[in-house]
Amino acid sequence: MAARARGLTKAYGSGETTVLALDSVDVDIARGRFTAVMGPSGSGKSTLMHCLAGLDTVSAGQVWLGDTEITGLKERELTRLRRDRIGFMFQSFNLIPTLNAAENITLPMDIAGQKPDENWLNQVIDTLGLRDRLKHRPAQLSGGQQQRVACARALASRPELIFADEPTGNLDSRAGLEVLGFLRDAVDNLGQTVVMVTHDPGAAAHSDLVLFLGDGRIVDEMARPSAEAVLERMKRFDTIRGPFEESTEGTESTAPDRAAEPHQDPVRDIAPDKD
Ligand SMILES: Nc1ncnc2c1ncn2[C@@H]1O[C@H](COP(=O)(O)OP(=O)(O)OP(=O)(O)O)[C@@H](O)[C@H]1O
Repeated sequence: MAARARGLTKAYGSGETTVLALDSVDVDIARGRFTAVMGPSGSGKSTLMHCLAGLDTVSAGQVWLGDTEITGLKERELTRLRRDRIGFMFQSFNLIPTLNAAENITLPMDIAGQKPDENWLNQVIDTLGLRDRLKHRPAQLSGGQQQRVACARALASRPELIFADEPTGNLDSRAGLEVLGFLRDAVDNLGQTVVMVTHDPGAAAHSDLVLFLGDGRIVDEMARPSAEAVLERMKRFDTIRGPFEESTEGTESTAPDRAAEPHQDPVRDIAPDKD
C-alpha cells in the first residue's frame, strides 16, 4: 500500500458547531494505481486528501504513508516527509510567474537542495511533451501546458504518492483530457501512484478505482469505472439526500454540487474512449 488510514476521523470546530468531516474512515491506497475520490460537495474529499497527505492533523485514527505512520509526527517531520515523498497538483497550478517551465518543475527540489535524477526528469518532460516549452514562462503557456508543468513538478522528485485536487477543474475539456492522459501514463508507464479528487465522472473514469464518500464515510467503491456508471452512482446520492435535505445543516445546499447539477452533457467530453 502507498498509503492507508484506519479509523480516520476529522472534526472541525467544537461544541454545537462541530462538523464531522471524516467519520472513522478506513482506506487503502494501492501502490502503482490511479484512485479517484468522489462524493457530493462537503462529503469530506478534500479533508481526506489533506489528512492522507499530512497537510492537516487528524482528530482520531491513524494514517500511514508506506510504512511510516504520519499521525503524531511533528510539523517539521511532516514538512520533510511531504517534500521528499509526496507530489501535489492543484486546480490552480501554483506556478511561479517569473520562472520558466524548467525552473518551475525543479523548484521544490531546488528549495530542498536535492539534485533531480536527470534520466527520470527527462523521461517526465518527454512523457508530458514539454521538451520545447522548457524556456517559456507560465504566461507564455496555455492552461493545459501550465497544468502539464504542474504535473511534471509533482512527478519530478519521483514521489511515492501524487495527490491531485481537481487537476482538470480549470481546464477546457481537451486540455483536461490531456492531463488525465498524462496522469494515466504516469501510473502505467512510470509506475507512479495517483490519488485524484474530482467532481467529474468523466475524469474519474480514467482511474482504476473510484472511492465514493458520503457524509465523511466511504460508502462505496467502483473498480474499472466508466463515466456513465460513476454518474449513475453519483445520482443515488441525490435520491438519498432528497427527503432529508430539510434536516441537514444547509452545508450542502449552499455549496454547489457540480456532479449533482443538471448536466447539458453529463459525462462531459473528457470521458475516456472505452471502445
Ligand atoms: N477549515 C474548516 N473549518 C470548518 N469546517 C470545515 C473546514 N474544512 C472543511 N470543513 C467542513 O468539513 C466538511 C467536509 O469538507 P471538505 O472540503 O472535505 O468536502 P469536499 O467533499 O471536499 O467538498 P467540495 O466538493 O465542496 O470541495 C464540510 O462540511 C465542510 O464545511
